[in-house]
Amino acid sequence: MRYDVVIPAAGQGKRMKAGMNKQLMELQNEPLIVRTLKVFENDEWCRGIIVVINEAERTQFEQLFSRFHIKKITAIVGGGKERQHSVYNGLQAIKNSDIVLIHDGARPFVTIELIHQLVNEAKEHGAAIPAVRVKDTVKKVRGQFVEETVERSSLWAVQTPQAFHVSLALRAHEQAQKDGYIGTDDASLVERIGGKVKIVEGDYRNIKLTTPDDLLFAEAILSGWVSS
Ligand SMILES: Nc1ccn([C@@H]2O[C@H](COP(=O)(O)OP(=O)(O)OP(=O)(O)O)[C@@H](O)[C@H]2O)c(=O)n1
Ligand SMILES: C[C@](O)(CO)[C@H](O)COP(=O)(O)O
Repeated sequence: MRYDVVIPAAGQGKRMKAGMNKQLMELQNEPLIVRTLKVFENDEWCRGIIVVINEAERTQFEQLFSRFHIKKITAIVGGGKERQHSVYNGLQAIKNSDIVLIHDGARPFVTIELIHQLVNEAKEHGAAIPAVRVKDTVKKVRGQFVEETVERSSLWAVQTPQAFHVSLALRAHEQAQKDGYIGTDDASLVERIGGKVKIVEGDYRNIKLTTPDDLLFAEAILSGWVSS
């Protein structure tokens, strides 16, 4: 089963407070974006990688891809203001593929096993996303007071990669673009045009490196201190 992957990496990483694009930071001597790309580089199902970057950082990214011998990259595309705009630009570069995965450049710990489950489910259902059960109690808050306690048994925290039939992902993004709608993930765009999205059990280690404390957890994973 073959797929293409779009990897948005054009964010600023403001919450990481590193003074640079967090994806260029090194984790145990390897840049974060390279770790993410290598998972797909080493997956025989992956046909091509489309990376979305900030044009101002193009040279830095291109040098890394060449230094670390990432060979499956088929396009390096300029990003947009929001993640969703960057993904939209990346989707335009797909050619002759049935299935597309959309994966955050800042999630280096995704496994090939999870990717293959998602591809299989997307093939069958049109869309499939990884998610883990929410462990904390979640409350809806207005101002500084609780409005309600949300029923936890139906709550899942969603990750990437999110897998889609290419035509469905394109249709969902086109419609959102037309409506001026911004969602926080790609599946939400499919949901709003009536598409069914299959949930696949994700992995608590498949974190997005967002804030400085995530770097500690990343170090623990890389040091083998966090088992599945
Ligand atoms: N305009 C944007 C914004 C985000 N992303 C990418 O989308 C992924 C998930 O976004 P997030 O973790 O929020 O990254 P940033 O937007 O960089 O973080 P922040 O909001 O802290 O600035 C990242 O790989 C990021 O580079 C992107 O390609 N284009
Ligand atoms: C797409 C995502 O990673 C799913 O959890 C997440 O919604 C991205 O959110 P961000 O605010 O752009 O980091």
